[in-house]
Amino acid sequence: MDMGSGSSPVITDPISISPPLLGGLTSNLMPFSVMSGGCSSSPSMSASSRRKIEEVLVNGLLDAMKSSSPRKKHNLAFGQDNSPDEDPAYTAWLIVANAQGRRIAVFLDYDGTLSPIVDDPDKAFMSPVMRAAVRNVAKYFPTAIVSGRSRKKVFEFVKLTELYYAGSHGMDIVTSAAAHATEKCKEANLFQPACEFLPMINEVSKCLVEVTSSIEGARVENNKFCVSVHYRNVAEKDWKVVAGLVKQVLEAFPRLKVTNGRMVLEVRPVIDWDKGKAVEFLLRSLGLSDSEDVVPIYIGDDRTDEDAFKVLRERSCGYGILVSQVPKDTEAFYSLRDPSEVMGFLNSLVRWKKHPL
Ligand SMILES: O=P(O)(O)OC[C@H]1O[C@H](O[C@H]2O[C@H](CO)[C@@H](O)[C@H](O)[C@H]2O)[C@H](O)[C@@H](O)[C@@H]1O
Repeated sequence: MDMGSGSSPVITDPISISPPLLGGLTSNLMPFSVMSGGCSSSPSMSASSRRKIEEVLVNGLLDAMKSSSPRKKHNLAFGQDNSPDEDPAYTAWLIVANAQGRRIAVFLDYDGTLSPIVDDPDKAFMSPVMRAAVRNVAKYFPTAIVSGRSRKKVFEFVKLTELYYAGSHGMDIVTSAAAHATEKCKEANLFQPACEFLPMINEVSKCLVEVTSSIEGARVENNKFCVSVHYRNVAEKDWKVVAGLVKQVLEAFPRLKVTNGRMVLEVRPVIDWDKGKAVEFLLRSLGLSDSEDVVPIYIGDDRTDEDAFKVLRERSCGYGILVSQVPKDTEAFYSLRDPSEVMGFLNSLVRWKKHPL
């Protein structure tokens, strides 16, 4: 497979939430002991300095958790080229019309885009009509799923062998449709830039399960090359405790970082790789990188999808489409309100392709 130049991820700044995650957690912030086995860490500064820094850092993570949604206005997807009242069919028509014969490639996030957000991550099922819409889109356009879930798990939800899949926020990519259906993917079709982190991810996942086990509603999901710590079902008064525990566990794993999604803290390797890089990689691998000839569309609802929107914006080719009920700070070009509008958009894309005006 052509991995192209610059496709290898390099270690980068581990800090993705400001202020940075450093230091331990003081006992007044954390009523649980996490000091067991490989999950412990040792202090390296004076107790009072540590306390001050720790308070700020945990609060920083907590702020990020609280501000999961909505974000501040900057590039509002609503009100630029479309309004919240705009018809998904019209957006699809605009894109097909502007494509002027160029090939369209479709990239789809999963949770919150193809399936509604639900309390139980194991029950985020895709409806049969949505599946039919995605299957139909894939008949006319190269189509890929780019998800924070493990590739295996997202395939279990989507169940379509005609798509390409990038799991673990793009850290697990299969570039041969159908090959991902089994775990016997040929190496030639597989790109896993965080491969060396697998043992570390399993270890941190175990630690996170252990330390959060006493917090009602907390849930840890191992997504193979990253780990999600869900707090959707945790009482808000305990969010600070969750933030503190995650921060403390990560002290022992300086090569991992944490980002914040929709009521979820996502722990992942410190490599220069994200959904945007995954989209670029897929475009190259699938022979779709000629921006004169290809119009990529990326649809997603979460912060991690912003990396993909940004790539399309910077390439000045294609369209990011944010799925959101409310105006948000985004790099996307258009917006849709929810998965049902995503489905309307996908169906319209096919309709306009088959029957151009
Ligand atoms: O990139 P995505 O496919 O959007 O994955 C991001 C996270 O999605 C899932 O969590 C989200 O959806 C859950 C089910 O609706 C919801 O309960 C949770 O609050 C959301 O954050 C998935 O479970 C996570 O592992 C992914 O990181």
